[in-house]
Order: sequence, then C-alpha cells, then structure tokens
Amino acid sequence: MTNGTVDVAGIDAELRDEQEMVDRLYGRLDALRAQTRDRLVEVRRHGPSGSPQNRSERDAFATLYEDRLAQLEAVEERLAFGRLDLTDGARRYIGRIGLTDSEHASMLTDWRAPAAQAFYRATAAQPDDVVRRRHLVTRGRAVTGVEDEVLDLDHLAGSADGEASMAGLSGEGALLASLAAGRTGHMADIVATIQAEQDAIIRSDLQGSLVVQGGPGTGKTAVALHRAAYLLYAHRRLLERSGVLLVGPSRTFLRYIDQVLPSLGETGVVTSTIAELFPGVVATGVEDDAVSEIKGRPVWARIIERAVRQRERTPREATEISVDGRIVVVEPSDVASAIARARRGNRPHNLARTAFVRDMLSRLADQYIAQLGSPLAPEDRAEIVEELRTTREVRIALNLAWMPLTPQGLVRDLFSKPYRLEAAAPELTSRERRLLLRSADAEWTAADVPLLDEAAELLGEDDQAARAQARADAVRRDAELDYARRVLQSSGSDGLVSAEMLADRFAATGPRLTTAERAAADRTWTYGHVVVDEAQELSAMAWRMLLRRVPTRSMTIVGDVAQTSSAAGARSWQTMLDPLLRSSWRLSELTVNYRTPAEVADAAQRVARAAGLPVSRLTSARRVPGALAIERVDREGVAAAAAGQVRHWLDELDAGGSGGRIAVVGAPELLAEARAAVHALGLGEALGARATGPGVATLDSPVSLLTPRESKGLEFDVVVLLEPAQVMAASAGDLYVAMTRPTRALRVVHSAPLPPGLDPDA
Ligand SMILES: Nc1ncnc2c1ncn2[C@@H]1O[C@H](COP(=O)(O)OP(=O)(O)OP(=O)(O)O)[C@@H](O)[C@H]1O
Repeated sequence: MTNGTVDVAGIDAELRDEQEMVDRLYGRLDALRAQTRDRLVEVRRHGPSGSPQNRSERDAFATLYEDRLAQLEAVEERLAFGRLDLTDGARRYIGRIGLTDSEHASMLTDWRAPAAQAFYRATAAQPDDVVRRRHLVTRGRAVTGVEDEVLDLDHLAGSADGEASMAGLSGEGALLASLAAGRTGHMADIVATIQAEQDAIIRSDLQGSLVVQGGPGTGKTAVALHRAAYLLYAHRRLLERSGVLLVGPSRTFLRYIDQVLPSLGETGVVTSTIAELFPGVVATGVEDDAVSEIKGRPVWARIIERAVRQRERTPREATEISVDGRIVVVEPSDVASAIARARRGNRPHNLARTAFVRDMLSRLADQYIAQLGSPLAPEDRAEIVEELRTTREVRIALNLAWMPLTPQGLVRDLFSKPYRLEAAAPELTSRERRLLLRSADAEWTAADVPLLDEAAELLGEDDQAARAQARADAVRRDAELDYARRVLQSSGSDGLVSAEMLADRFAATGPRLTTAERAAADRTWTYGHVVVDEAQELSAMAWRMLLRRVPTRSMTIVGDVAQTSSAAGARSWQTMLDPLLRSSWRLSELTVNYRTPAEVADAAQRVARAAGLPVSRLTSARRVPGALAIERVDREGVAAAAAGQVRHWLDELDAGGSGGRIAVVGAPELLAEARAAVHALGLGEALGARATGPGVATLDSPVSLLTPRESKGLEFDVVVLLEPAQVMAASAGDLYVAMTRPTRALRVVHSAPLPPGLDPDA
C-alpha cells in the first residue's frame, strides 16, 4: 500500500470525476425507481376486474413492484463505496447492489458478486489484477473524499494519471472513520470496509460447519450477518426454499442487529434465541446458573430417553375387565410382549403406541372370541375390537401401560415428581435432583427448551393429518416458486426481488406464509443454513436441538470461548463440538479488534489472562489516549460517581455533535442505585421511557443500565463499569465481556479492590 503527498488540485479533479460517476449511478437508481413506480401505477390502474387468476397475478405484480421499490429506496445510503482499477485499464465500481445501464452494461457491481471480491481481498503481495483500490467517502449523494490503496505501483507509474492518483490519498481512513463514529444503539453494516480476513469467512463455502473464533470486537457478529447475506445471494435458489436461521443470545441483541440484513437487501432470515426455538413455549422463567448448567449436560439425551421408556410399562398384576358380560384379562406377559413388538419399529413413543394398542386389542379380542365358542366373520371381529377400544377400563389399562404424552407433560412430571426424576436420572446426584425440583405450574426456562425438544423428538407428534397437509402445502409451494421464477426471468425483474417473495404474492388461497414464517412455526423445519452468534453460550443440549434443525450441518458458528458466561457453555470448541460434529467442522480465526481502543482491550486481556480464561490473539486497530480511567470511591459513593460519569459523558458526546451511547454496567442492585443517582442529577430522561427496572435494556435511549450479561454482543461509545471485582466473582467471562463493550472510553468506578490485571499499582 502506498500513500503519496497532498496535491490539492489533483484531489479536486479526482473528486469531480467521482462525483460525476456517483451522479450517474444515482441517476440510474432514480430512473429505476421512476420506472418501477410507473409500472405500479399501470398495474393498479387496471382495476379489480377479470378472473380470480388474473386478479391474483395483478396483485402479485403490484406487490412485486412495491417490494422492488422498497429495495431501491433502501440502498440510498452509500449506494457506491468503492472502485477497482484493473491492469487492463478497466474500472469497476462496487456498491450495495448491482446496476446496469439501459443497454445492460454493468455500471455498479454488487459487493457479493465474484467480480467484487478483489475489492476486499487484493493486497500488494497478491494484487489480483488490481492496480488501485479506491474507497469513496460520501455524505448523502455528495462525494467528500477518496482514499486509495495502490497495489501495483509499477503498473500505475506507467499510466497517464499516475501522479495525480498518488496525491494525498490514504488507505485506512474509511475504516478508522467508521470505527470512531458515534454509536446509535443499532448495529450498522460494514459492507464498505470489510477486511480481507473477514471477507474470506463471509465467502467461505456453504457446505459444512464453519467455526469463527475471535476475541471481543473482531467483527464476528458483523461477519456472521454479512455471510448470511452473501449466502442468500450466492445460493438463493436453495436457501429461499429452506430458509436461513440466525440464533442470537437475547431479544435485545437481536433487536440491536435487526437493521443490518435489511440494509443489505435481505429480509427473509428467521431470527431466534434458543429459548424461542420450541413453537408454543414461551420461556419466561429464571433459575440459578447451577440449575441450567445441570440441564445443559449431554446426559439428558439418555435421561429423557429413559423417562420416555419408563412410560411404556408392564403392570405387576393382571387386570380383569368385564366387557358385555364376558371377562378379558390384561396379562402382564401380553403387555410385555406387545411393548417389545411395538418398540421393534423404532418409532417415536406416540406413534409406536398405535401398534401397541392394536396388538393388545387383538389379544383381548382373541380372549373374548374364545369365550363365544363359535367362529366369527371378519366384520364381527372388527366390531368386537371397536367395543374393546371404547371400553373405559380397557383404555385405562392400556394407557397405564403406554400413555400418550406431550413433551410438556413429560418434562413437567420429571421436575415436579421426585420419584420420576429419581427413576429417570440415576446419573445425577440426589443433591442435583433436589436442585431441579419445582412445582408443576412453574414457568418454562431457557434451559428447559432443549429438553422439551429432545422429548418431542422421542415422543413424536401424533398428528398425521397435519403432516399430510404440510406435505401438500410443500408441493403447492414448489409449483408456485417455479412459476414465480419464470415470471421474474421473463419480466426482467430477476435479482432484486426473490422468487420466494413473488410466490408469496401468488399464493391466492390459504394463509400467505413466507418461508421464514412457516419455518419459525414448525418445530420440525430443517433450514438450509444456520448462523449461531455468541455460540460459546450454547449447552450441549442446546446444540442437539439446533443440529436437528440443520441435518446438512451447513452452519456458521461464531463466538469466543473466553467470553463464556453460561455455566453450561463451551470453554473449548473441540470439547463442545467434537462429540456432536465429530471432526467435520473447520476453524477460522479473527484477530483484529475493531471496536475497543487498544488501551482498554489490553487491560481487559490482562484481567482475562489473570483469571485463566482461554483468551485468543488480539491486535487492536486503534489507540485512543486516555480511553481507560479508574475512579476509586467509598462504597456509598459508587452510584453518585457513576451518575457523575454519565453527566460528564452526556455533555462530552453532546459537544462532539455526532451522538453516541453510554452504558452503565454492573450488578442489578448497583444499577438500581445508579438509576436513582442519575435521576437525582435530573438526567432521568436520558434513561429512556422504557427503562422500568434495573437491567432493562434500553438501546434507543442515550444511557442504558445493563447487567454484564445483558451487555453481551452490544457496544457503546462509553461504558461505566461498576465494582469489577463483584462482576468477576460471578463470572470472569462476564467481566471480560463488560470491559470490551466501549468504542471510545471505559470508566471503572469501584470501592472494593480491583481484580488482578486491572489494578495499575499491582
Ligand atoms: N471491517 C469493518 N469495518 C468497519 N467496522 C467494523 C469492521 N469489522 C468490525 N467492525 C466494527 O467493530 C465492532 C465490533 O464488531 P462485532 O460486534 O461484529 O464484533 P464481535 O466480534 O461480534 O464482538 P464481541 O464478541 O465482543 O461481541 C462493530 O462496531 C463493527 O461494526
């Protein structure tokens, strides 16, 4: 990379040229918008006449144009952000979407297209036919700067505009400017400044499981989201049918990232936390870490299986039942052999039960018929079987032997009936079993959800009608998709609107569900790709649940094993993933921290290392002198000092004019005190209307009060960290997370001694 000296006249000329090009690109965008609007008006003008088929097609086209218009509107911001000058003299502009002129010649290349890859990957050592890479800096539609990296100096020196191009241009400006910008409470895309090591991950193969390990702030979340957008672009046919699932650690986090994919033109990704993955169950209960750790252990696969088996039981004694004056006997030996036969099919409990019941009714019918003493016509036998089936005592006896079960019923019984848990879970100690016990009406917790899923899998859904309907829906859907695809090709609208979207509009009857909506409502849905963020938090049981949703194992797994706070989470990817994926996963690492100033990141790493966390290699992209400061006060003074910091930084950020966010991070009781102290300074408004209790995430207000766990995955301009030793006592991973949230400054307020690594005097 080469930077030259400033030449004002040269830069002005460059800016003028770029402005001209950018004007042409926006001109084309405007023309496309106008064209789409005209088509929309045209379609609507035809009014509501014609056959239902015509009407439905017209509606479909109307919505197609509406969607397309919405997408053309969404790419206004930084439509074009890069330019490649190639050795053959060609220039290629890189942007948010691809644009062609009216003659179909390319004007702008979509960042995800193969032709754009060199923009992110080319280096001086490996220039890939790129002479120069240029970042365009824009504000609105105006070009305010250009930043060049010259990759092939020899080539450039020989060309006519060599001198001007080298004048006053620097490479990393666009990146550093975006890193230093004030935060808004919502994550922004990084499409203009993706770095080479990130790009390699984003464009990595769809097949198999890719684990991305990286320290805090290395862009794991950003990379995961851009990879989802890339995969949808590169494998649209496959993924628009099967869907993409993105799993994040909390709703707050999912809200924090929810604008990134739409800004990249992708809206169909299903987002969920682990706790939300079992349709129909809302896991609002909270429990101790110790309890969720127990529930996350892989041994639950065996425990749940055993619990199901224990509901298939041979009675100790025979039961005599009177049917129409005759006695039939439910014999233990008959039940045992019917259970054995029903199990042979290896079907789930509720489905195998049908075979068991049929077998038992047949045995009882034999007994009944034997008492009649004369042979019977087949239809008479059927009648007797029906009679037995509807006899209450028979039903009770068969249910006692093989009860139809719901996942909720099975798991609820396990945790509320000590004898059931003891029988099913001999692997647990009696102390552990005591910890798990709770009342039958307790709310579901996040750690229950994978157990419910495991149970659902073993019980099976006794819902053949629904399955048949789902199969019929899928066939109809495929036909609609094919038709939509043909329509898109023939109308020249391919690219911006997916066939999936159009097919939704064509669906004239029944509920119009998108792939995302259908997938989210169906526990047995299998996705084409699953992206897991903060993956270190997942327990072994949570992984089992997730893997059921992606039998192809096509996954992007991003996380940091040093930031684990859940007691059931991973400390090593090998230990967690090898038993589940064997060796069929590949590891990539991200090593540059883009978020946190080096001063703060280094201190956080010292603390994490001193606590023995598996910290990964980390280089920080920038230094911010004074970024870390520590304030010692009396215990009584912590909240007031925190409020003082809030006041100071609100003023500072205000004065800076570019906005920004502050987070106060600490234990819940300290947050309550800090809240009161902020109010006492008359700054309650900055906490936002939605902040009704300690630890309620308020991403949209200037100041948030968060527990360390709630701050996971988020970032703020300034973090005021309260009593780090207390945070550390709960979890060293939590302290590492909390310290690495700020983009600008970390202020530590404490009364207790500092944890090792943080104390400057130690
Ligand atoms: N190439 C890039 N260009 C601009 N900004 C970037 C780039 N890579 C990362 N960032 C910024 O760095 C910050 C950290 O990124 P991100 O949240 O994805 O990191 P992370 O690895 O998931 O962090 P953590 O594990 O600490 O939650 C974000 O503000 C992101 O926009």
